[in-house]
Amino acid sequence: MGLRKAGVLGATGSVGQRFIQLLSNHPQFELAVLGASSRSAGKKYKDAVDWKQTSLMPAAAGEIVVSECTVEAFKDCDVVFSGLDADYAGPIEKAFKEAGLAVISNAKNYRREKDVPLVVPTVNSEHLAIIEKRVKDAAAAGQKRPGFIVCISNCSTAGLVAPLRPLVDKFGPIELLTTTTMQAISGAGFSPGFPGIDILDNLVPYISGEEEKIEWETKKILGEIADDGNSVKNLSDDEIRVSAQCNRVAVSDGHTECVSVKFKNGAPSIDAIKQCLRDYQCEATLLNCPSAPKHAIHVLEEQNRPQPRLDRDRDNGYGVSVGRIREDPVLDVKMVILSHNTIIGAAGSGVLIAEILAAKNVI
Ligand SMILES: NC(=O)C1=CN([C@@H]2O[C@H](COP(=O)(O)OP(=O)(O)OC[C@H]3O[C@@H](n4cnc5c(N)ncnc54)[C@H](OP(=O)(O)O)[C@@H]3O)[C@@H](O)[C@H]2O)C=CC1
Ligand SMILES: N[C@@H](CC(=O)OP(=O)(O)O)C(=O)O
Repeated sequence: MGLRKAGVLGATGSVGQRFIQLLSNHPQFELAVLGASSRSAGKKYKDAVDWKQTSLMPAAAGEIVVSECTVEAFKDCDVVFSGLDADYAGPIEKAFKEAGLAVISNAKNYRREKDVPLVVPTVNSEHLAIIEKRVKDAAAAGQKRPGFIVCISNCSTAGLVAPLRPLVDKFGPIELLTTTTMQAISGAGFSPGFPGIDILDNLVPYISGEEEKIEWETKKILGEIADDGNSVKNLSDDEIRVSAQCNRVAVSDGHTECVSVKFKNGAPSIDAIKQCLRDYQCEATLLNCPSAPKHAIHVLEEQNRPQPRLDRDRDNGYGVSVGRIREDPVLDVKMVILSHNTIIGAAGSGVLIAEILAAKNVI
């Protein structure tokens, strides 16, 4: 198959700019359509966007004229990535799905729908089987491929679940979990963007809705596909209790989390935990997806790591760093996790999900 046509909704934003960066010169996808608000539509991308990435804007993308976020503009896309402001994503993504388009979304609007997979591609790509089944069922009935939405998780949740998954697989359920996050300002988006005056020489101990999202989404991502194959069965509150406290800090990219966990079946040794994380290989790596990290998890031994500026780009931002793994005198084990919030926490996850779907001939 030649290059698949990719569209990006919300192309001018924090997540949208990452999509442009990751999809330019991609071996499987070509940037075909870029959409944003009517403030941007009709302008060349380079004139509409306030580019804030540390690499130069890809020249070809800069020449694309931004479209309105309509089905008509995106109808020829094989896959549509959404970095839309959640205030507007709901009806737009629904219309795209109903028109038969494949939508991979960063917005929160459909994450809680039972038949919408909520996927961190290095963690629970098996949940994409819900979409695979729907596509196969339609083909068997002689129908064209149905539209669908796959959601990417909240960015802090993505970093958190990355090491949890292999730990649960090897040592059994985690029953208690606390996380305290220190989140980068790029997570607050670019329109209007987090005010410098509020974050310089400061820390803000509140991010609207974030704690609830981490506490809920973790249970869906670590859940299993229901017996009917059409939905996800979340872990119950009795199976795992999650407590999150979220802070905004003066970091450009990269969310750091201080995490403590208690295992239901007793504490594994620290060495066994490190080995388990080092051995973990995600499906995307095994499928040789072009953006898959060589190591989905990097175990760091230095006392003072991970640090956002030094460690966020491991495996091009698709790898999650875990350091300071040690005994916790209250729960069992504590650690510090660092993940790139707009790569594995957002646009990169979208691209990797699309690569997995391409490997499985869904798109
Ligand atoms: N930043 C992050 O780390 C993460 C963000 N997310 C989620 O991803 C989504 C995008 O976030 P982020 O990139 O930070 O946000 P930004 O505020 O940076 O970007 C929002 C985008 O939405 C577009 N937009 C705004 N209003 C409309 C409208 N009425 N119709 C069409 N397009 C519109 C904007 O276009 P214009 O420039 O023309 O106004 C812009 O492209 C959100 O849902 C967010 O919650 C998820 C995980 C991590
Ligand atoms: N709330 C996250 C980014 C984000 O927008 O997440 P969500 O898509 O879950 O609202 C942050 O501030 O860093």
